[in-house]
Parts: sequence; structure tokens; C-alpha cells
Amino acid sequence: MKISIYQMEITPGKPAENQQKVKAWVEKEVKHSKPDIIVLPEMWTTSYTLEEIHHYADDHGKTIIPFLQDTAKTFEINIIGGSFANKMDEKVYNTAVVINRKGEVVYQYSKVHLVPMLNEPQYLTAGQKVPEIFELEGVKMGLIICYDLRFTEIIRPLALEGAEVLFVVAEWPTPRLNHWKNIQITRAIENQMFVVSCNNVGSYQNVTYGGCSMVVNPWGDTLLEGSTDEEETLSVSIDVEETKTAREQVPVFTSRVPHLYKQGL
Ligand SMILES: NC(=O)CCC(=O)C(=O)O
Repeated sequence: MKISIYQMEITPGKPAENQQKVKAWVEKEVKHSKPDIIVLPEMWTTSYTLEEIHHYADDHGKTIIPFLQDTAKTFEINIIGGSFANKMDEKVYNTAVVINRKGEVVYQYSKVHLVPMLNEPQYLTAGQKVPEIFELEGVKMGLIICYDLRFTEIIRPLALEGAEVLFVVAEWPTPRLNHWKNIQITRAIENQMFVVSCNNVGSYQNVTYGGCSMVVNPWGDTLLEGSTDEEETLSVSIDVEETKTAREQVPVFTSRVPHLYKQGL
């Protein structure tokens, strides 16, 4: 399975410009490396322009979702469509979307953990449903948004339901890059799955986003890591069978004793 990650420099508050940029990138990337799946970052249409987010947000995803569907169909690729500011009933959500090669929406998720360090709770509304698994190319996968990475509670159930790849779409700032990198490796090891992340680069209102998009295998080895400050493309081929091998050799899932674990924590 070939994956291309767009470690993008987002132009703040310019959804149309960012769409054009993504379109041009996909066209080039499809010609260059023919990926099965492409991955975009969090809030890639607007970045964290939260003070004006009601103005820039897409009404029920009416622009962004058809744009991604059309892109997926035209280039016959699966899209982990990052996330976008999604206005629903006068509230704005941070919503991620997954589209398959046929242009069908296979999954949609609104971020449940809003990040206080970037003032999200002040401007956005939290989703009320934790992530669920979805399938692309017959493989079970999960998708979380940035700050969600810190909450192992929502990631373990995905692995228990058979997810072999976890996508993380992000706008993660530089001061906590050591957390970003180490938690991804931890999630990959503890859940014995691939972790594939897409972070952005660039700055807005004194916050600098730190790149380091990553691909980590189920053993916790980092297969690929982006730079901290360059817009770039990361391309990788992963063999999802490695998840099965890791789970056979270190049988964490069969060694679990869930009846002893505290429920609801
Ligand atoms: N966009 C985000 O959710 C950033 C998360 C973050 O900065 C952190 O967890 O630290």
C-alpha cells in the first residue's frame, strides 16, 4: 500500500487558495508516485484562523467534500482528507473526512478533544462520537485529529476492532514536538499497528507548526520523518501484514485480561 503525505504550508484564511494548492499537489503526486492513499493535514483549508472561523468555515462541508470526492474520482485515489472547519447549525466543528477511489465518503469524524493550548474550545464545538474504524482497500483503519493522539482511550478500541493503520492529521506546534514524535511511536508499539501522520509547517499568530510528519511501523520503528520547517511530500510503501507478524510475535492482544481492568476510565 503506497501512501503519500502532504506536509503542507497552509495559507491561513484562504480556503480557495488552499484547494488549488492541494489540487496541483495531487496532480503532480499521482503522476510522480501513483499512491493508493494520500493524506492531508488538520484544518488545511483555513489553518487556525479561529477568530474569523465562522466566516471561513464550510457550510456542512458543501464545498470541501465534493472537491475531495471529485479529486478522488478523477485520480482514482483514496483520500484521508485531513480536517476542515465545518459549520453545522451555526456551530463550527473540526471535521475529518475519508473518501475512497470511487469518490464515496467512507468516513467522517469531528474532533472530540478540542485543544486548550490553541484556544479551540473557545471557538469550536466538540464532536460527540469517538472515532470508529473504516475500511480502505479491504484494510481496517482509524483516523484521529492531532490532540486526540494524547488520549489512548480512543485509540485502543480501534486496535481491538482490528485497525491496522492509524492516521493522525495534525497542526502540531513546535514547542511540543518531542511529545508528537514519542506518542506516535508509543501508540504504534502499544497497539501494534502502523501510525501515519500528516502535520503542517509554517506560522500563524506567533504559533509555528513543526512538521515531522511520520510513518511508524508496528514495531515502533520510524520509517519516515519529515523536516521541521519545509513543505514536502513523504512517500512510503507499507506492508500491512507486518501488523499480523508483530501481533503473533508479541501477543499483547491475547494476553489482555479485560475483566480485571477498570471500566469507564
Ligand atoms: N491541533 C492540535 O490539536 C494541537 C495539539 C497540541 O498542540 C498538543 O497536543 O500539544
